[in-house]
Amino acid sequence: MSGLTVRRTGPRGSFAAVDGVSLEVPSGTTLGLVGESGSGKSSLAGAIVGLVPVQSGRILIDGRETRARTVRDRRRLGRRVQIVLQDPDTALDPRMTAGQALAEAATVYRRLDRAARAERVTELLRLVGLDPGLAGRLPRQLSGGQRQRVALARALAVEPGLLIADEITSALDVSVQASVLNTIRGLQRRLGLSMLFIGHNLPAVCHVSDAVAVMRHGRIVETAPTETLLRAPRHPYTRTLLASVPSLRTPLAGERPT
Ligand SMILES: Nc1ncnc2c1ncn2[C@@H]1O[C@H](COP(=O)(O)OP(=O)(O)OP(=O)(O)O)[C@@H](O)[C@H]1O
Repeated sequence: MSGLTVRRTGPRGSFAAVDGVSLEVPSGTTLGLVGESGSGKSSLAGAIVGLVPVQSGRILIDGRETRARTVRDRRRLGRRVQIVLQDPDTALDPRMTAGQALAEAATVYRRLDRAARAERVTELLRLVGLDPGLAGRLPRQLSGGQRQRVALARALAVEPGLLIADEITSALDVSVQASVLNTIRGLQRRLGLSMLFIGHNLPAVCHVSDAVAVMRHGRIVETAPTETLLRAPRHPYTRTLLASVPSLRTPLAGERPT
């Protein structure tokens, strides 16, 4: 995307929640987007999937400019980009079993006969680390982590060109978070996913990202390969973010590593 601007209206009038942002997710890689609450990450994600109107700028997916003016545009866009949000309950219909939800998503853009559909559901559940035996369960019969994995499988079912993960582990217990992050790493290896991984937890974002962009007040203050960002952050705000995570801090001269 280049020069992307999204305006929001707050108590003090209209402001740029995303202010001229240019970012690139090279095919088959994951770009992390990190920043504190209110920095504009979700507004940016919403703009890419056509849920939030774009004031100016361009969004290209697989080299083609996206349009999300009509319902038909948005439906087409869904083939190219999918988003998974923090709360899986918004994505999952409480009356549909995991298997039904996945079968529905797998057949939105593709015709599959009954046997192929069942096979695809099993494959999708395995892909996200779930036992295919869970296909008959309703969302409320699954744990939070399992629901998030179903939401992930549902997004993957359409084989999107870009997957956006917006704070997908934030609502999960710490141990479940780690396991979902490892599943993401497995998916990257197996599917060659192109992903925008959004979060406020720097270690989690770094764990799954090839490069990381740091967002503040609607602007990107620094973008760098993950290793470079951790080793030699350039922007003072990135340094502040790093310093707030003790295990990521580079020990200063004379200081014992933590
Ligand atoms: N629907 C909305 N209407 C008006 N303003 C909004 C809306 N959603 C977000 N904002 C405002 O836009 C700014 C950016 O919010 P956004 O949710 O994009 O940030 P974020 O980095 O994703 O934060 P969080 O992690 O808390 O979701 C904030 O000032 C927020 O209050």
